[in-house]
Amino acid sequence: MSKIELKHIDKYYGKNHILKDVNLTIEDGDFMTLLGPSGCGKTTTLRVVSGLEKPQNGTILMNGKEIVNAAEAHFAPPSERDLNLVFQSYALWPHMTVRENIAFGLNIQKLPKDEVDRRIEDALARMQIGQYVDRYPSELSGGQQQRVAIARAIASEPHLLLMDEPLSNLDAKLRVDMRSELKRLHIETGTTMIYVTHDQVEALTMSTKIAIFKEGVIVQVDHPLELYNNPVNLYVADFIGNPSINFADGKAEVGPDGMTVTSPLGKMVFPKKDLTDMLPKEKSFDAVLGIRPEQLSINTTRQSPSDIEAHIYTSMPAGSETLVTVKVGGVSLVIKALGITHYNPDQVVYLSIDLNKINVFDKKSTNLIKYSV
Ligand SMILES: Nc1ncnc2c1ncn2[C@@H]1O[C@H](COP(=O)(O)OP(=O)(O)OP(=O)(O)O)[C@@H](O)[C@H]1O
Repeated sequence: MSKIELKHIDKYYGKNHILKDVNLTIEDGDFMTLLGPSGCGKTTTLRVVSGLEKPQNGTILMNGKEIVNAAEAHFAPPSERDLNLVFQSYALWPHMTVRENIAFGLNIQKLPKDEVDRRIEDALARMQIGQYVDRYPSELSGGQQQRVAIARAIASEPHLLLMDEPLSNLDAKLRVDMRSELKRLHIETGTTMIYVTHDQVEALTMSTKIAIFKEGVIVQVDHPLELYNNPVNLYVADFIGNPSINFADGKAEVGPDGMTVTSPLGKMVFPKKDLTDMLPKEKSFDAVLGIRPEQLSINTTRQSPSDIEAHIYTSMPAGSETLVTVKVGGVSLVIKALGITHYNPDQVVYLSIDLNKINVFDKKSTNLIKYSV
């Protein structure tokens, strides 16, 4: 069992304020991914949890026990924090074979030989590296070494596993395989995971929860789908999703029954029950529509009076789907259409939008003001 609570963590490197009042609870059994662009403080957070860095402010609890209390200068050494770490750099022992590297920690724990062998075979199979078992790290590629490092960590069956971009050196296919292995491992073992990546697909596909960072601040912590459907602000909306969400500027008017947004896409009415409590006080303000590429559908003939007339800009078939870019007024929209569809440049098409699904943001505060339902 492993529950981690970070409370009011500040970390400075010299004068640079790297982590700014970080509060985060990782429940027992969570697969918590720390996600954000390069330099936003993800690795630093992991290093603070592992004990490799000391924060200047805040406390960290592990299963209710204080392992960090900066005010009292209490920092439990890494060895007393029941966890295992996998870094982007693999830190394998160069003079040991793959098998010896994986066995090393298990032998220190004085586990029976049968148990050591079972765990090594299981880790080798999961990471698909059985054929390299007698090689030395110098005889392996970067991606193979990375998988040995993961195998070594999972063989020790830790309660808490911290991983920093562990799949960064793998090719696209292997990455997908390893994601599914790690997800399966998490489900089977219930190990609490804290996982650092800047790859949003990795985060969305594997995690039970995602914490989105921006410049040392946690902006949103949520389940992956909730983050995708209802990002708390424009930053999260733009960061999550591939292809990116479409934005269109408009003017909002709030009345007793709801909100009307007028934009180049026409007039849209949203019922009061779908509005968040982040509405600005003014009755009329600048708003931004947030429309995911799959929330738009495209037809060559008008299907309903509310359809929006648009012109094809480009159409990019990619096998299972076609990404179509259209122009409406001055707005450019990307649409994800299933299958192969062909359109001619400048062809007139008609768009329909599921108004229940789309988001609306307040342009000034950038906050979400209309939920996707
Ligand atoms: N030892 C250090 N001394 C000084 N500054 C540091 C140190 N380690 C990290 N930083 C700075 O702290 C900030 C956060 O770094 P961190 O490694 O936590 O980011 P990250 O979100 O993990 O980024 P990436 O995805 O690029 O690994 C960066 O601006 C970085 O330059």
